[in-house]
Amino acid sequence: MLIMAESNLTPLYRALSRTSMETIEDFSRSINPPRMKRLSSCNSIECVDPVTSPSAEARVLVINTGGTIGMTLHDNVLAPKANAFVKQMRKLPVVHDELYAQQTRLYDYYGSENTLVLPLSKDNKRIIYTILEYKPLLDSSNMTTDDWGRIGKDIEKNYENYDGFVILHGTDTMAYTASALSFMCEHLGKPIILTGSQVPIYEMRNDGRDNLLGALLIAGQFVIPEVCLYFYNKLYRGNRVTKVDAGSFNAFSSPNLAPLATAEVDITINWDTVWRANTTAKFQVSTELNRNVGLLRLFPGITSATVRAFLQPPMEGVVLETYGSGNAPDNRLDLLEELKKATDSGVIIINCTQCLRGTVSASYATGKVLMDAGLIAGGDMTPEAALSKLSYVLAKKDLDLAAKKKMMAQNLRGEMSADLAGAKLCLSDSRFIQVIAKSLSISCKEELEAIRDALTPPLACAAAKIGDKEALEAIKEMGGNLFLGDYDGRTPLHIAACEGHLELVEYLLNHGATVYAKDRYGDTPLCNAVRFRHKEVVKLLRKTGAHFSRDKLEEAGTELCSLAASGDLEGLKIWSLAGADLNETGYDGQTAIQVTVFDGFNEYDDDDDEVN
Ligand SMILES: NC(=O)C[C@H](N)C(=O)O
Repeated sequence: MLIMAESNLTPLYRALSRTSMETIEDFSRSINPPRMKRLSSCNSIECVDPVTSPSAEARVLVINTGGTIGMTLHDNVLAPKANAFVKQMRKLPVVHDELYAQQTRLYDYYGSENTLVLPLSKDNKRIIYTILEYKPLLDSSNMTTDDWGRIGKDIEKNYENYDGFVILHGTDTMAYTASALSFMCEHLGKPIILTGSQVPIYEMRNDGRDNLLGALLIAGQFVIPEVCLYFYNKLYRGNRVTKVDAGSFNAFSSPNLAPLATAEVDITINWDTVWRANTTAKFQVSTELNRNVGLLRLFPGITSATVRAFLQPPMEGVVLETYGSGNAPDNRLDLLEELKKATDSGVIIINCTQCLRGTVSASYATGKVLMDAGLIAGGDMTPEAALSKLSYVLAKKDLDLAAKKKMMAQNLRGEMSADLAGAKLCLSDSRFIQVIAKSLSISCKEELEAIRDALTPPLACAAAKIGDKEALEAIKEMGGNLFLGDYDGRTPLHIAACEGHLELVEYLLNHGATVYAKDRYGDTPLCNAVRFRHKEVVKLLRKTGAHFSRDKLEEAGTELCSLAASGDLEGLKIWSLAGADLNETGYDGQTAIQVTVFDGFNEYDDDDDEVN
């Protein structure tokens, strides 16, 4: 018997399946939609577990740039080994399920042997990952800004085909690349996770296998729209980390920000900490970077000649690593004069502390003199983040110096802590939560948080259903997240998209909602807006970067043919607006255009419906 999970089906078929599963099985046998090609062409289809059906699959692109994880010994020193990584992965059952790959004809379907599949995850997900290996593979000490640009471009090119991205990278400069990518990736909506190892994956005892596995599981299962770094069971914000240990598996630290996730018995995501683009703008990568930037570390007795030489043209931006909370000698007028001369001539100088933890402030006279010399306080940014931010900001040709300075002082991607004066309402300040907590005899913070997290998603969904923006604002004020899903994984954005509440959809997108959220049926807000034919919502979601998955696009052929057969021009328009291709074939190999034999089809070329 052909086994087909409910979520394999297009919404139309799924609706049918709710009335009769048997009918749908007959139906599915007869339609054999294209998405089923990979499974239906398999000889031993009965062996495929229903929970491993393609609908529970996520796709991750692994970009292998090099690093110790893929190194071997040559002449007694470690260096990257080309064309060996995928072969090694295929031998490790913990990172590749060969049986499933054979049963589902994975290699034929993806047209390459570089696509592998993880064993079934605890949450019944299959993570299918394709490895793109760079030539040459690099020790990360050899990385330059051009390599950051190449990674950025590859992510941009493949953005719509994958749910998440993993970058294999050497640890030595991983914090720099992670920081740079966090700025270069504008309006990011999907996870990008850098990882690597301290011991090559080819060795018996290594940390590469666990690091890769953790990064893949997170990238494939959680919509964390950040550039992150995963190492030694922890997921960090990429622009908050620094390498602190050359000889330990626990090589990275994020001194000023708690991890975004921990992978212990369970993977626990700290959703409150996750940074969101809060935008309706589409993802793009800015690969323009300014190389005339540098790091200068203060030390007792540094000469003004050294400082002067460092600040000479073509230098345009400098991170000055100062003492303690941002201090420098206030009795060294010669030094201060050099700094002032440079800022007066347009060099941007950022004041960052040499301390691992803590922030720059003007609480000492020795700190205030730097402000007076025109330096910009770098808050609690790491020097790696400050340097790559300078490189990114200085390359913005359409901004003048004042705008660039302003941008440097702003928090762009969660790289610096916000001013505490603007902090959100404390959980325990919320009367609503307090009243409920009281009636349940709850008082500790963790229990309050648990109540909030259980109650706010359905409340927010209810508010979204009736288009009540004020209620959503109130939920947000009491510390509730508007991007979490209810028991069915349906987020307020799904509901608002179903109802066609355009203003609410926009509000949600500007307050943390993600267009990539999938409910338990695998549907995104875009699928919902199409189904309920809300054209303006579809346009807005598309503008924000929403797109159908590859599976959905393949399934769409049959749906489009049936719309064409019934002469449903409006239906065809909305599918097309959402990105479906009218040339996609249906179950019988025909396209919607071929099926279409109705008048006025040319009306379809309606300029209003163009999506850019
Ligand atoms: N552990 C490592 O990956 C160190 C190596 N030298 C690199 O950064 O490429």
